[in-house]
Amino acid sequence: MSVLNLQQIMSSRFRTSAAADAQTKSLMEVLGLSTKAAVARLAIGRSLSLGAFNGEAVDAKGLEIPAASLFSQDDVTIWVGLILTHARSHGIALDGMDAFRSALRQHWHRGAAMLIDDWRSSGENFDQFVGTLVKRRADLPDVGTSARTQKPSAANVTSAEDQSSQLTKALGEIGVGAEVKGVVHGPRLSRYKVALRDVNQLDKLRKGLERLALAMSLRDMMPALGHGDEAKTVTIDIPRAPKSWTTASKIEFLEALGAVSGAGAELMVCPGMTVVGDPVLFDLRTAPHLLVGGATGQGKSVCVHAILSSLIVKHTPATLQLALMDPKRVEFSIYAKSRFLWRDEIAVGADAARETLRALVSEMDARYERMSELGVNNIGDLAAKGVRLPFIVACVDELADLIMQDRSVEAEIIRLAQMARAAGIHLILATQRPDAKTFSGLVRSNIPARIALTVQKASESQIILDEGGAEDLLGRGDMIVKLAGSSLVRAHGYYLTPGDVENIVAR
Ligand SMILES: Nc1ncnc2c1ncn2[C@@H]1O[C@H](COP(=O)(O)OP(=O)(O)OP(=O)(O)O)[C@@H](O)[C@H]1O
Repeated sequence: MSVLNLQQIMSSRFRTSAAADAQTKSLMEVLGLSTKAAVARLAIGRSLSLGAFNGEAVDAKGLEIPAASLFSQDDVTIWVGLILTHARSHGIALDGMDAFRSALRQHWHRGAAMLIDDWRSSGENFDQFVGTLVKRRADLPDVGTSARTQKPSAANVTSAEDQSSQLTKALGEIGVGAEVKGVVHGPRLSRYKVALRDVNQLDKLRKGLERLALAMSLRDMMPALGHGDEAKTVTIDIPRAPKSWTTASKIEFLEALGAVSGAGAELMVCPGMTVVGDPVLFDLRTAPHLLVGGATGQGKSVCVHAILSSLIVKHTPATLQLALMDPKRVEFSIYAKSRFLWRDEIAVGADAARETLRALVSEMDARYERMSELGVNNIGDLAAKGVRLPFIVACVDELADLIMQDRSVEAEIIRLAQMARAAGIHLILATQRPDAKTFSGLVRSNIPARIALTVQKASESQIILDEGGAEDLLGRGDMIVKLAGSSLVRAHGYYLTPGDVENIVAR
């Protein structure tokens, strides 16, 4: 600690954000804590167990507190050590008092928002809240976790599995003048940064990708080309053999969701990680409806459970209800006793699914009526007028089955897809049989967000994504995420076991 010293820290004052200040006050009340410092320590501890900050701007308009109230002489060394270790582990430069104050402010801000989320997720039940904290070890910051020096999803790739030299050689063989400048090994693919000798090499490389795969003996695994972050650089993603893959599980999943908080995070879902291991997060409110398709056994169910779990983690039954429809009668039994179930039951079989879709349309109409009475356009504004309605996320597990059994449901689906968003109702439609007969153009054009797991043919990828690509995925939760207005994102799903989902659903 050459630039920071403990004396300086103990004689400083620390200021939190306006949001954290307000949250600290409510947490004092609901938890019965007598000082803001006690909440602050809990919040900082909660945040320390997570990864890097997400870049959100955090103001310094909240409470100011002297270090002597925040820490004691006995424990200041531990707290400072934990904050410094966290910063070092996540590439945050703490080179002076200003940087230290800012880091502490961000921890307090992030941790307070997360404690509020925890409180809501516990159904505002004190024992359950404390149980959750203890389970997460949030009240005892864990040096082992904070000191992690690589992303949980980073692969441990041996030098034999690093293909930099084969790539350099193969680029030469296909006549592309380029140099491999670096590599990031993600969960399943390695991303090579390649500097081209001149920009004309790009066309040659694009046209030569298949020959590159052949030169590197990649068999049917195609490399993918992307733009680099510097002039004349590109990235080439190359799949590795499955033995060096890493699978991210519930811990990383919860960590990724824990890092997003606040009003904007209400319907944030996190199905997987990018090629380089960063969480893929998107907001179902803006999506606003999602189609998930993939051949049987490729990870569609795991993906849907991760999406529903993302929502449950951030809500209480008062703020979220799940309308689950299971025409095949197999998928949603884990949720049977969940307090989040809309109308306390799963619609099993085609008849019940049709009834549920009709009931959802009626609910939507009733919500529209309420909005019009109060002169507002959406449930957010309705809440501002004191009428708080839960979001309803409606999920059909096998849409193709349902449509084949009863074509008439298409009308309800289209109506909901066109209008339900403002009423706080969102659709997730899953299928293992993406074909043009079951998914009319009208259904597809009203469901803008898509996730494709591995499919058998390019034509199926076309149905889900409106383009090919999903037929080349690697299976086991490998996916392509398409959101309106953004380019496609390759992702690898979090692997939640049935037991993990059961625990989350039992909240
Ligand atoms: N994200 C993942 N990471 C690693 N393995 C996964 C992942 N997702 C799924 N798998 C593997 O794939 C298997 C099948 O997954 P899942 O049950 O979700 O497939 P599915 O496409 O829903 O199949 P079906 O349509 O037959 O129900 C899982 O049991 C697991 O072994």
